[in-house]
Amino acid sequence: MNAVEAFRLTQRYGRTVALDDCTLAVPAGRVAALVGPNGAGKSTLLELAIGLRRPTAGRIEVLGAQPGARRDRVGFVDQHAALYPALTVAELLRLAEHLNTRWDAATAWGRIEALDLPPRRRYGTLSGGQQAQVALALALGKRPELLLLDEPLARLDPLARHEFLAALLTAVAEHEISVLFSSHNLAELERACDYLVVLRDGAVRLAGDVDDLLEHHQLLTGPTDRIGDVAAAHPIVSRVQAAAQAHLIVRTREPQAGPPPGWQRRAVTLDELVLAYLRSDASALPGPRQLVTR
Ligand SMILES: Nc1ncnc2c1ncn2[C@@H]1O[C@H](COP(=O)(O)OP(=O)(O)OP(=O)(O)O)[C@@H](O)[C@H]1O
Repeated sequence: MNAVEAFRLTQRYGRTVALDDCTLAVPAGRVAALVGPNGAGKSTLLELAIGLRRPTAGRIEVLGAQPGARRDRVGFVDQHAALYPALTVAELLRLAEHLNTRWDAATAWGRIEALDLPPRRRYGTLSGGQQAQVALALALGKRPELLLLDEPLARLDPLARHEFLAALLTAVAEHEISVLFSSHNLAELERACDYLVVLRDGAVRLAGDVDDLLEHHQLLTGPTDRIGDVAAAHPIVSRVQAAAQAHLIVRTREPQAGPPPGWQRRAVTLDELVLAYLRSDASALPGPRQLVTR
């Protein structure tokens, strides 16, 4: 089963097209990163998945059903971790207990205590990072099968980011939770994610298993006047030229494909790969508009 599946999903806000005929499948049991520049459509995709809005066209399914039908099994933390500001942390947890049939008080309170979050403080008076942590505790307390997180790391300091990701990965391993989270922090994603979705201009540019994607791309360095030799062998995703030397990120069919004569190859990092697809003109790439691996 797929955790999230979208087919020809389109979302317009007036004249703005936030998602444009977007098709994707995030398999269950993965920690999937949703990356893309500002305005790429990440929050819109997550809001459609949680059922906060209805798509203009196309469809989206979550855990095999319409968004909303599985709301008790989906935890959501939005970009602003917006919860009732006047309620204390303890009151928020008690409210969640009333609202959720599958509520796991031990998990939620365990996180609040482990992080030393003050139960009697009003939510609105907590720091941004503390609010994000409380929102995650509430989401995990739902015993979700799927967690949808919209830029959960944005307001956390480096130590808190580390803690947040560690807690997330522990919860994923213990309770077999699928995760889809948007983030701009590529270095941390590399540590946490095993599935990647790159969105640009409301469309999926790249999606797949992280190891698989890294295996099927290479960085080639060689003479600018011999780029044609590379182009004959592999689709070029992005190129950076400096005088006589060119650095190309190419997509290869075989994981260990050797470079053309005169070129040197090395593996790409996750951020090089993401940046290459964000820079590339997808329409210039041969094959489908998006690259999707297993
Ligand atoms: N409620 C709304 N009304 C009008 N336009 C909107 C609304 N929400 C989003 N948009 C527009 O839709 C596009 C996609 O926005 P979205 O917030 O989904 O992108 P994002 O990838 O999450 O961006 P960011 O990384 O900045 O959070 C943008 O052009 C944005 O201005």
